[in-house]
Amino acid sequence: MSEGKNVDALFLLYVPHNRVASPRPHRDDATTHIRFRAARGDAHNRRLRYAAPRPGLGSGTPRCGRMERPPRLLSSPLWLHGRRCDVCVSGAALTWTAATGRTRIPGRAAGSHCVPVCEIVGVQEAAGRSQKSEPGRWPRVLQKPDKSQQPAFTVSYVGRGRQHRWRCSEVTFHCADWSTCHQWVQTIQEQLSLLTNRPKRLLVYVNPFGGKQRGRQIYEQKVAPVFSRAAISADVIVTERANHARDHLKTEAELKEYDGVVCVGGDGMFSEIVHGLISRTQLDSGVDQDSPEETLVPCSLRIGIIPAGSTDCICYATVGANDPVTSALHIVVGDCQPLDVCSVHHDDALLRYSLSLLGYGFYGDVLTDSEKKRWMGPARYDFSGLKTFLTHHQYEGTVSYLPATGSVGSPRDRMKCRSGTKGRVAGGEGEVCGHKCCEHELRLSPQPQGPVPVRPPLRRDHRPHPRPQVLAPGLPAAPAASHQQGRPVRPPFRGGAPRAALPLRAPAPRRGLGAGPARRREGAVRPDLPGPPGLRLRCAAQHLELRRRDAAAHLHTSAGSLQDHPAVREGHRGAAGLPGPRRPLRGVDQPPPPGSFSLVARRRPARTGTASPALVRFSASFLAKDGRR
Ligand SMILES: Nc1ncnc2c1ncn2[C@@H]1O[C@H](COP(=O)(O)OP(=O)(O)OP(=O)(O)O)[C@@H](O)[C@H]1O
Repeated sequence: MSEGKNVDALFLLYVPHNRVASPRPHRDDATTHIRFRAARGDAHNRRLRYAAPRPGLGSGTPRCGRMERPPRLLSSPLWLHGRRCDVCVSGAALTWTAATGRTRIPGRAAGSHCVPVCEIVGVQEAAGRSQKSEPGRWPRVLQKPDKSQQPAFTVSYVGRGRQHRWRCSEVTFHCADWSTCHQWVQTIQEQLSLLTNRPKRLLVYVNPFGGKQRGRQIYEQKVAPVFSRAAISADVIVTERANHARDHLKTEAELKEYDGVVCVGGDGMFSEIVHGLISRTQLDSGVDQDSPEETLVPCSLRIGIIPAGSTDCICYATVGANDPVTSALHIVVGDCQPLDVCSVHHDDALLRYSLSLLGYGFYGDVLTDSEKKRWMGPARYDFSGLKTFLTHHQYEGTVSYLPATGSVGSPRDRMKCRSGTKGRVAGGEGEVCGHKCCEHELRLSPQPQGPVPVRPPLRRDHRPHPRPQVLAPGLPAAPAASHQQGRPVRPPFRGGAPRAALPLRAPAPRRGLGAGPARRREGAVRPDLPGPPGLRLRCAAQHLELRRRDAAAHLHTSAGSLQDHPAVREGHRGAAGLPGPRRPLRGVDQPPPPGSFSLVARRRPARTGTASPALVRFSASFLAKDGRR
């Protein structure tokens, strides 16, 4: 998003009703598996009782565990691979058990097998011969059974593979007569028809241009057969230009006829669909999207994502794999995952909606450059990333952040955004937070006056480069640090939580730092420096590191950058000894003496954990009275 470079943006958290395929934990992680499903709706909890994986079972048909047995709808002996087994279907599951204990079904553990009804893709009468399913190739299924052969029906269901991948497994049961076969098919289809969360009709947009330009083949060979087996009808539109899907959704598409929209493409294609769908919903509801004050109306249609792009980030993030068959099966069974959406405004006009990533500066430049190198395929991101990195650009901006105060939220919890600000979506389907210019605002703005300065070329004497002046009002005032016996009391460490500032005194300069001009200047304490005494720099990032680079102090964490933090600039500046390069600094326990500076600094958790992606990177420089650094 290169245009984000020069915007004064407001971010609104918006929980739409769009539902996309949900990630599934790996079956090896039984704890995560259970917790994940227990947090879902009744249908999923029911599935849990049947499909909870047993450790060491590997990927096979889910085994029936502890379960409350619902009444049987149909039960009869049938034949599977020439062996007799007892088959039973209830409102919850289809089970089959080998008639003798010694009977083993090839590829399956011996004994009872169970497929939850909600994971049955479809059932069809079939010719009486075994057919093998392969991902991407669909077995030939006859609509009218060949009466010269034994009557049989085939049940397709979700099979679990490795790395969150699903495959369409199937089992063919042979019956003694056709009436039994019809009865079985009818009963299972009735149960499937009771699953109201499954889509019946879909609008599919295929991008033939994205990724390796295989969108059309991926849909025809891998996705369409799954949809057809699940009796889903699809209207397919192959896009002819960029923004074709967005414009069609916005203006022409008869959305009432569909249960969902499917995009076959990468993240750009998904973004088109999101923009088209959200815009259409707001237009139909008479909501002005350009106004950041407006509460957005959630979309009623679900979005399915079939990966056919270069990176497929959003598919990974929601489904857990970039596999077209897995995505198609998630769509078929009606899985959903509500997502938060950001809207970015500038000068009372909507710029973009964003779901997975909002890039500024470096990201924007990488994306802009990589678009010119599509011929390189997915490797263009690596190339452009390296190229942009080597150009050593600096990006100026001011970030006010949303301090996280509560527990971790979920788009599904229908709670307000964690920032605790106002806003509610009409209809109660979701929540909108209308963050205004207040303490809880996340804001990104360029340097308020003048153009973004260009970093001068490196100088051989390693003297610091002059840095731009940024004054950004509106930063929350720092709370006074509590003291105990003259020492500041540090709040207990809680990962992810915002931290109040504590005074920190810079340590004495290290020995043997050399006598370069920059170092000599840093080592000198200047009591005559301007600024209020006792600066408290407050920031939400809890993992800060203070280091010296080009004779300037840099506070940095894990992501983003902020130069000339206003709290630093407006505060008590000094040039007391700065720590060495990349050396983490802990807070010291004395308020800063006049002429020195105070900074919040936390040791970066090197081994213990990863920093929250919400953290902001601060890069602060300190000016001497005469403007030198
Ligand atoms: N028929 C088309 N011709 C040209 N461009 C198209 C067409 N259809 C869609 N587009 C545009 O192509 C862009 C890239 O598509 P897409 O995101 O699907 O692939 P990708 O960029 O290779 O994958 P990723 O975004 O995952 O890296 C989208 O922004 C979309 O607007």
